[in-house]
Amino acid sequence: MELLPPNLLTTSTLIHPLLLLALIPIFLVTILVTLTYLYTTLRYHLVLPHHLSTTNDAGKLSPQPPPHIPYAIPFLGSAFSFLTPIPGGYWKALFAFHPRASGACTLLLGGKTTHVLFSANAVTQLFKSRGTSRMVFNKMVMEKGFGVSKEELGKFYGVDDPQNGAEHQQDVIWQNYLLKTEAVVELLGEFLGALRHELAEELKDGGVKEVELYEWLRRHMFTASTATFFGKRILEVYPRLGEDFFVFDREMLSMFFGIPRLFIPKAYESRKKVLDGMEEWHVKTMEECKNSPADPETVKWEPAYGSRANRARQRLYAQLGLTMRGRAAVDLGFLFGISSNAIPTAGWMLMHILDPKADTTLYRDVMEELKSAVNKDGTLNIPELMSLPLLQSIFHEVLRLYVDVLVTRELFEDLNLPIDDGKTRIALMKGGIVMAPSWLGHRDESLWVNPPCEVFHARRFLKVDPETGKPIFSTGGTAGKFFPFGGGRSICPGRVFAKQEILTSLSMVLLGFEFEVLGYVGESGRKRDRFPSLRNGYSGSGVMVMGGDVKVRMKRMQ
Ligand code: HEM
Repeated sequence: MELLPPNLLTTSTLIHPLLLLALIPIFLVTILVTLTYLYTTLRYHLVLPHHLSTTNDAGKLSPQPPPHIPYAIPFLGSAFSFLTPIPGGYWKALFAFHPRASGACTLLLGGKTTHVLFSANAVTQLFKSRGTSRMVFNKMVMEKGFGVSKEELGKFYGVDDPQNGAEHQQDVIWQNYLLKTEAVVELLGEFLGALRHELAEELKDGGVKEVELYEWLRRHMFTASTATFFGKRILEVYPRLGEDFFVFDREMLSMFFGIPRLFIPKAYESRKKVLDGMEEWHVKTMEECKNSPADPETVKWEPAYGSRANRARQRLYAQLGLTMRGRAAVDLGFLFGISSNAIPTAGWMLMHILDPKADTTLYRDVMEELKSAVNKDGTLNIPELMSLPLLQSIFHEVLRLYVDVLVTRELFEDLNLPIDDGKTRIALMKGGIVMAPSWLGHRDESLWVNPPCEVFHARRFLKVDPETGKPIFSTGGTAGKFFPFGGGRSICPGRVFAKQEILTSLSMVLLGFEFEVLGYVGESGRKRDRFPSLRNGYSGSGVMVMGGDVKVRMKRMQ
């Protein structure tokens, strides 16, 4: 007996196989995802007990690769969840189920197997190891982040000779012109001159003005540090560099993590704009100096190409045959190194020192310290300034709380690293990628207590000297858990200059001007009640930036 009229019967028998056909891929994907999840979960639970073993025999266990965190999507692995824009969001989700006592884990991130270390012992040993390199990471950031083309990258890394390749020559440049004591003194002298010139223009008629504090400081520090390293010419040829750079700076990581242009066209546009401007600077300035920037060995600083470090780099680019576009892209990387961390660090310090809702004795104590580092002729006593305990404590607390770096290394030999209790060890194979995320050590609840790790505490790094009873600055007991500048052979070559640049900028601003805090503003410029929080951004952004600012009324110090 027919239950349906014949016309409906025909339609339903037609729809049925089509629907089935459409469901097949969904069904297959579901099976694949489920099987992948089941397999990776089983694998994880089979190896985890080994890494958590605390028996006396644990030391005799052979080292094993870290437990591989389960995932459901083949190839992509944990990439989607890792790319959360909430600061610290991925780590919070990870440690909701994965025990920290394991000291390490492995993630699949977009086809790349990456070992993540969070044991202080393991991180310390990684930094000591000679068998690691940052080159793979550097290549990736140059190409994806700063827009160096594959061809130019080939020229830069083409010579695969550790003694003569560009990577080695670059290290020599850092050593000679950025790190040596006389280089730091020279660069700081230039920087202070440039910043003094900038600040002398501010309120010279003795008036009062209202500004957003970080935005104001950022503009002045950027101009002074860019002129110091790159010379003044770049800011004449490309006066909007500062504004355009910070738009790019905000977007850099989304390009580095490979998000396609289709989804973030503005990010790629912002990079193109900066590269166009920097290329124009190179074209004009090279023509003016007839392709021969002043010799870095003989000339200290000059307006066209600035510091010895930059001129030595320009010579290297010419020797490698980089095009003007290629030079602009590699220089964008250097500009990023100079500007993206030091300026927000100084910004956070200034904002916390002036914060009227926090420790009200802080501003008074900082000013007292700063005045003790001023010479009779009004100049700053730099060695004295660098050793002020409270100022150093604030500097380190800002680095602890706001630095979010993924210190990444490629292994060119097998490595066995100890986990915290020293009994168990992890085995990492040659060719693997290892990452030490600063967030995990810098916000380790067991180390940073009273007040808890997420709270800014200006005096966290102060101890009382048992002999004198006076406060002294100390980072004791933080090895492997506090590494804002990275570590080992590839540690930040700008770290000595950075500290001096930040502390002197802060001193000049605080000793030169009086500030009255009017309130906090959000990113849109609207008033808000709370101190600016972290702006959303991907993990690994360096010094994280504030999502908002502090509105102040300022006048020259009487
Ligand atoms: C608070 C300020 C700064 C912080 C927190 C910081 C942090 C870092 C970190 C974490 C690295 C990677 C190190 C590693 O992989 O072990 C790095 C690399 C680098 N930094 Fe800094 N940095 C700062 C300021 C500066 C300044 C002011 C300069 C230049 C004057 C600079 C120049 C560089 C360069 C050129 C590299 C790359 C080195 C290479 O690839 O060999 N940094 N920085």
